Amino acid sequence: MSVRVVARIRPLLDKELDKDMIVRADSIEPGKPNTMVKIPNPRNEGEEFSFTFNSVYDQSTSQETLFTSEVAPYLKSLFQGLDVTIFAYGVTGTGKTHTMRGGMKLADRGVIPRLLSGVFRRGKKIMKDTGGETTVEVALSYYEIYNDKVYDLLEPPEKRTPTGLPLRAEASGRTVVVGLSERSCADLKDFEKLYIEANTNRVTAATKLNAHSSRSHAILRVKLTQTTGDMVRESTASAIDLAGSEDNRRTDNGKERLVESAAINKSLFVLSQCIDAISRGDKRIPYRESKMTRILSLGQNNGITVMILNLAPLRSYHLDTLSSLNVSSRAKRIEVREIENEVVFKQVPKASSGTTSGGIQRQPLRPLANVHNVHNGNIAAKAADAKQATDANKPVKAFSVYTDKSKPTTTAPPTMPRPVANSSQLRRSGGAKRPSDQESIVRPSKLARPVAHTLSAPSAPSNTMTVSAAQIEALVEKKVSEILAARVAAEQSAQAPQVQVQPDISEAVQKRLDALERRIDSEEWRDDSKSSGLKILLEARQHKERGDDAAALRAYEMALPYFPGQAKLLSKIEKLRARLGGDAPSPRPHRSAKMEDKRRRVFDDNGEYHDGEADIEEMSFVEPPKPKARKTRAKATRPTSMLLEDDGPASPRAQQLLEVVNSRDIAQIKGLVGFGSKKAQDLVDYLSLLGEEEGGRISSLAQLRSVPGMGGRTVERAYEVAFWEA
Ligand SMILES: Nc1ncnc2c1ncn2[C@@H]1O[C@H](COP(=O)(O)OP(=O)(O)OP(=O)(O)O)[C@@H](O)[C@H]1O
Repeated sequence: MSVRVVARIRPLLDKELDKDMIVRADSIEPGKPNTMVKIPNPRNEGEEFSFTFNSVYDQSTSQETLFTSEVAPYLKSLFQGLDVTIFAYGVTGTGKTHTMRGGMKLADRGVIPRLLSGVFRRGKKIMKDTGGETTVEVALSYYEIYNDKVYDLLEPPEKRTPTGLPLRAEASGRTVVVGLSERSCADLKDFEKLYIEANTNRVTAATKLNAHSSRSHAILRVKLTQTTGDMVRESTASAIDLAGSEDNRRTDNGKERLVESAAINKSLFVLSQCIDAISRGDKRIPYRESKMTRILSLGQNNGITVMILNLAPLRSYHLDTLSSLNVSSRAKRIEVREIENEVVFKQVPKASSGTTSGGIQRQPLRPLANVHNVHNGNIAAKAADAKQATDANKPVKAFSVYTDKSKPTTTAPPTMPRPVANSSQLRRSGGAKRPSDQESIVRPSKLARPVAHTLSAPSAPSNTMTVSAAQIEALVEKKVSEILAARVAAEQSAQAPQVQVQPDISEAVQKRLDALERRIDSEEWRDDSKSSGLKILLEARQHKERGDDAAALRAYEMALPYFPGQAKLLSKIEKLRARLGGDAPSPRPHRSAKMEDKRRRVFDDNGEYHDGEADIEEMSFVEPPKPKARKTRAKATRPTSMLLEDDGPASPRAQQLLEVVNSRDIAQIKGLVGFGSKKAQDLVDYLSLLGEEEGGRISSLAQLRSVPGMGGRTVERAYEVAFWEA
């Protein structure tokens, strides 16, 4: 089924006036529930735009009505093993925190306390109805993403580290926060105490647009564990209060608020790009460009997702409101698989024939959840889907998850039969299911998880699994394609060695995954290291501009390990050292006498050293120009020239490129190599989000490269090809 998108229009606040109201809820036919938001066209007030959602709640809607209509129905699903995600989205000051958290008075309580109240009530009822045979445990984790860093809200702020908590992608496709604390919660009182205290750790501040503005995205995870005998079912409700986008022309934000605002706007911009990409059916979804989108995993996660779009009815929010209406309209197209989490078993005896040594210490890989949103799909995913469809027609197996059909296995027969899907008392009872677009599709088979990992019960001997080589391949391929996107998946599939069926299959899985993780880590490291280097270069530049040559020299030297052997960087260091009358010159890259002449000429002609151009000249001198070889040479020099543009004054070529970019003229931007309509539009949208401090402009190639969705390669191509003759 699709993401459910509902809109809520907040009432006017004390100082707001009736005459400024421009947003209203409407229904398709009189007497029917509201499903439309109407708002005038800002260019022609006589014309009205209509946006349709699953439901629209007007100013008079109480907290109780919203909860009863939009959240309470999914409590049942949560207890049936589905994950439920509810998130509030909207411009600053539109009522997201009011909707999710609410006030202290009973009637004002928002979605989160009501959800917890419902969870405890239902949990108690289940325990009572089963005579205690089923136990229900609730555990909370609560964290915020502030300036793109993750902080645990259940821990005091003093415990925060400057880098925050890291994220990790699990085999299931879910992104988890590493090192997050989890507190078990016995009842509503327990919860309130924890929640109120944790909220004091969240970063909020007064802005011109909201006296208590959230400066971070807050994510509450409620983990529900239902245990009946040795069957355990886990499901999670996530309630997310996103920070609101801000137009800094209206905020009067000071420096600190501006930094927060830039981080908030950037993550929301990435979210809107993800929504666009999913709704277009793109293969590459830019989740990884912000922590918030990685965590939210819109369209990747299974279960039920409800997006609450909060709106202010006022004219002063006109353009912002239109923008959120547009994004939310597209979010309706995102498909989310309504798949229950599987039942797992604790205390499964270890196979006596000893096919493993120790078992695996991670969740088994499961089919990726977001394949349904990747319309031009990947091969591994398709193959796995086809396999699932075939498997679904076969009789349900005993607890062994995978068997290698090609070879008789020595694994002892499992002693614990896995219940047939519909016979489990914890499974869906049929009637409660929401109509699903996927109804006719056979559900993918689910795998059991090793229990030792998921339960806090005394450690049980870990369960071992028998996995065929082909299955290992398919699963690993899918993980790769998810994390590194289709490009890397294809690479991986081409290089993947054939895993032999070995006596200890779980070890093979483990090894493969470890290698994969190392690879991903190193990919991330490369990105991080490059951006760290660029940051240091920027710092150096700032020192230089302030006339602090000694500090500039130190910073350039610090940047050197990130860009080893860069001629321009070495030359800067050398010049600064000479100016400071210090150390011996640093080693220079080998240059011919002719090259030195040319270099001097560049200095002389321009009066002053012109960084990027000088290096391009310099590099082109190494190989005298040949018409045919030009393209190859351009390619070879690209990284150097681009890097050199990151620091120092922009060359005429860079200036020309930036002028086109900052023109905000789609036609001009589309004239750049590698810029289609979409990229041009995204760039213009991004420019409109830039605060006044940045002058609403992109001022360097490094900044252009950091625009979400842009990528270094695009900028390089635009730089190299469009103005080659410049
Ligand atoms: N439905 C509502 N009924 C009454 N008051 C509301 C409602 N929605 C919002 N408000 C009030 O509007 C103001 C702004 O709301 P809130 O702080 O929830 O906005 P927000 O979207 O979370 O903003 P930010 O993104 O800056 O955190 C608050 O004073 C809140 O009490």
